[in-house]
Amino acid sequence: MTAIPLRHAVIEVADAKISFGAVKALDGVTLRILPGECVGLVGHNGAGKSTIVNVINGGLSPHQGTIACAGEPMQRYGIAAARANGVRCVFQELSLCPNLTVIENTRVMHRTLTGWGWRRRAARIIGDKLDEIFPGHGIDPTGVVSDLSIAERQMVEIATAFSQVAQPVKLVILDEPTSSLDASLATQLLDYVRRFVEAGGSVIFISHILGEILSTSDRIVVMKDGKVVAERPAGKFDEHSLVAAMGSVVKGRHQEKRINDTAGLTPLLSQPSRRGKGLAFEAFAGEIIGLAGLGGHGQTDTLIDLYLARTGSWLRGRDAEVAFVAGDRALNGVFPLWSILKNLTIADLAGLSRRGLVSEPAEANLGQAWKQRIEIRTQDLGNPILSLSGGNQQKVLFARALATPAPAVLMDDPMRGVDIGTKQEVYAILRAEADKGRTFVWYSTEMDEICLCDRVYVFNNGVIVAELKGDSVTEKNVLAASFIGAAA
Ligand SMILES: Nc1ncnc2c1ncn2[C@@H]1O[C@H](COP(=O)(O)OP(=O)(O)OP(=O)(O)O)[C@@H](O)[C@H]1O
Repeated sequence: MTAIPLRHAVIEVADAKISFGAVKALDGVTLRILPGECVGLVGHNGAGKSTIVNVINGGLSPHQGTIACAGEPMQRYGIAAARANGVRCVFQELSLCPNLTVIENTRVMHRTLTGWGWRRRAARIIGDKLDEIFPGHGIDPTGVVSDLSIAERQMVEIATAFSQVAQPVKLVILDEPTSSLDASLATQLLDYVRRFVEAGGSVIFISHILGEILSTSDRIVVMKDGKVVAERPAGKFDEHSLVAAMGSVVKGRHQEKRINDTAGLTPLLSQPSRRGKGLAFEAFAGEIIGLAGLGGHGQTDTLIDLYLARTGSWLRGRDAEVAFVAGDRALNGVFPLWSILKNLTIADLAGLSRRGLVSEPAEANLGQAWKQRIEIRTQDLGNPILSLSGGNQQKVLFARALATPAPAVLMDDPMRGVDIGTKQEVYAILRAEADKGRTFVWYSTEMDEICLCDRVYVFNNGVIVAELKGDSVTEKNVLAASFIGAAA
């Protein structure tokens, strides 16, 4: 009888516990990652996914528990030990230095890239990896990172993590890697993940998009309130059982769309066709308008133009304003030194003021109401915003916009990192608010969300190439218009 060789786990964390004050972020988590497997990690916002990832990445030391790499117990484990053992991480909050070029950022990640000709070597390493993962990406490695779109930055970060310089890359942790990528870039990444895993590499894949978790993972681990509550081969889960294991309920996706008769009405927001080409943009009261198409084709620019066209409208009173939910949370969304409450209420100080002073009780009431309405997971709204998990920070940005009386809300891919239970709550809030007459203009990289909209403008190369209404808002029609430039 031939002995079956024992496969050591690339990394094994046993019974890890971490608390932040009264919050048990990890409450005895055991996770074992084998070579050649992609492990999907799912759970509600604040379940502890980023915390266990930070333990594996060496950024956080568990207060209790053990870590072993390739079967060897690690006495002292930190960032250097994790890298030496081939662990790489792509963080939810992108970590590139914005003032440096792509090449220089590659050098920051790979310290051994030194000596004569390091720029040339770095350019080749990052360029080759970008070509391998995202063929046709169009990113210039000599460009400065701050000039890249959020999707391009995410692509660079991913390519850097998979690129190999000194030590072999054994385990790559991808925390919400597709959150800023459109459908075609996400497919390229997921295909690459499968190729990497089939070649013997390991991946921990965190996502709130359950379809991609189910299609890409070999095994799925479900976390809830700092614990692992379910763990099975991916084939033994479907979307319903996965959501149930996370502690939520799948609600019907179908929402009544409204086809408004807008003939003779004045649009609330409008914009002529861009650069004199394509269709003009119009949004009427009570509509949910989707902006679709491949990422970076003019959707965010349109939102910004619509926003700027209304600035100064406070002169006409609060009810004329527009609210904006920023897409790049870290760059344009949170005030990092402020509390959760101040971040939530900043957009409606006029509504909370009595005789020129902000009323603290009114501010606290507003905060409590939204905390409950979209389940912001914190013990105290006075805590710093950065003490919240990524998805919970995103909920605060949502609440900030919805808590204003602005008749129009512009949303730049606002559901990044938000868990499925909350998304469903937010979809219902959007529909209820639209029924009351509010207008939403919603850029989303998720097709399911585009399909919830009443009317959709599809973008291609910076201009609107198609308008879809009501039942013609389908994935097939949106894709056809995105790629061919004309609605099916
Ligand atoms: N630095 C910190 N200070 C205080 N609390 C923290 C800190 N980091 C995380 N927490 C808390 O630990 C818990 C777990 O957070 P974690 O970021 O691991 O969740 P997550 O599952 O990654 O959520 P998400 O899906 O929103 O990213 C949350 O309740 C969070 O508020």
